[in-house]
Amino acid sequence: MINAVYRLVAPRRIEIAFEDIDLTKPEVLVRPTKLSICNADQRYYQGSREPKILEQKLPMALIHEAMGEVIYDPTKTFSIGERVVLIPNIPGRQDDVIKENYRRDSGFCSSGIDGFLQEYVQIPVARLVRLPEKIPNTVGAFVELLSVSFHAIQRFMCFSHSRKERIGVWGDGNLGYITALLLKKTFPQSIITVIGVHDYKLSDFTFVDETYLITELPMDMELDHVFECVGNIGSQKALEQIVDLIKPEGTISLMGVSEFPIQINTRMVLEKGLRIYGSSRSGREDFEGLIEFITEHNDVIEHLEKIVAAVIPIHSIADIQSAFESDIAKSLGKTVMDWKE
Ligand SMILES: NC(=O)C1=CN([C@@H]2O[C@H](COP(=O)(O)OP(=O)(O)OC[C@H]3O[C@@H](n4cnc5c(N)ncnc54)[C@H](OP(=O)(O)O)[C@@H]3O)[C@@H](O)[C@H]2O)C=CC1
Ligand SMILES: O=C(CO)[C@H](O)[C@H](O)COP(=O)(O)O
Ligand SMILES: [Zn+2]
Repeated sequence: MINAVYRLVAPRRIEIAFEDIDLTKPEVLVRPTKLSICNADQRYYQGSREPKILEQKLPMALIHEAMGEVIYDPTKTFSIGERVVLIPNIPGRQDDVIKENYRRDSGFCSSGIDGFLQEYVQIPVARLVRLPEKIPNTVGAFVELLSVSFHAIQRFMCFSHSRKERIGVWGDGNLGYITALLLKKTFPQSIITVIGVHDYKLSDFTFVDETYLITELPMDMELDHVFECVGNIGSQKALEQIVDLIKPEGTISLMGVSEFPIQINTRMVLEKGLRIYGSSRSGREDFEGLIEFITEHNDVIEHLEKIVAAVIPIHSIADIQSAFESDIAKSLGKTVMDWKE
């Protein structure tokens, strides 16, 4: 069977390639129907990664946030037409200690191996999770991003001490929004404080207890723990403020990706006995846990629907490029591509 794969061949240039799919493999065929753009895709699309990295990774199909419909399943696990979310992390060897998303022999779709921007995706059955009826397709498209926040919160529960009176989230973008929302639902007794740089973005965080602009943050504010959801060079300024304000023995969850090495005041990290840990990507258990979490917290879905910034019908490569360009121009929210047959 012939498949169409849409690969980024150079910054802002996507080309179609036709490849054979071997239907004798015991894998499921999914037609991605709603795909959502992540900042990581934008860094490849805009060519903001180092030239050496672009040379290694391109040509490559982008997109690791997607849901779709099962077209063919030789394992008979799914019925035809069933709605599923695709897990982009592809583990290698089994390891009972190190999580699948941190293993060096795991692959990740749209970061070294082809992502989901394909007419059909042939994928192992273990890399698919059923989408419950109550989760709409537009939100299903970015379950991967939700599972990343969910994963970071699971790690937070392992690494943090029990005093959680006030938890800070730096970053007023999509990751900050989702992380703050899941934190509020997980720790309803805690004060969740979001710190950002745009009043108009912070005004959308209606479910948290407090929001502050970085310039207006009270210097006597007491934060037990913090999540950094800024990324890029902004991470540095954020971490300077975080290390100054966080209370002794607090934890800092690093989630923002930066193309530059970020400086940090290690003297204060030592003096306060802080624990800093990184969280990246997610694995099957996070997708499953997140879906269960959403089904238990009904109102989460309406808050998530609010950050669907645009749903763009895709019929051609030009439409894909327009979707990426409109995602660059948007202020807040997720851009979802509605892949038409
Ligand atoms: N760990 C992981 O697995 C994942 C990491 N990420 C990464 O997380 C980061 C955030 O993603 P996303 O939310 O989508 O990106 P956004 O760019 O939408 O959000 C970041 C927000 O933080 C604001 N900001 C800038 N400086 C500061 C500061 N000093 N303090 C507080 N806020 C600040 C930005 O404003 P402005 O735009 O004006 O700079 C922007 O509104 C990115 O680097 C992304 O790649 C994303 C997904 C998964
Ligand atoms: O977005 C992400 C997970 O959802 C990660 O930030 C992304 O996978 C990092 O990959 P890369 O090294 O290609 O930037
Ligand atoms: Zn991502």
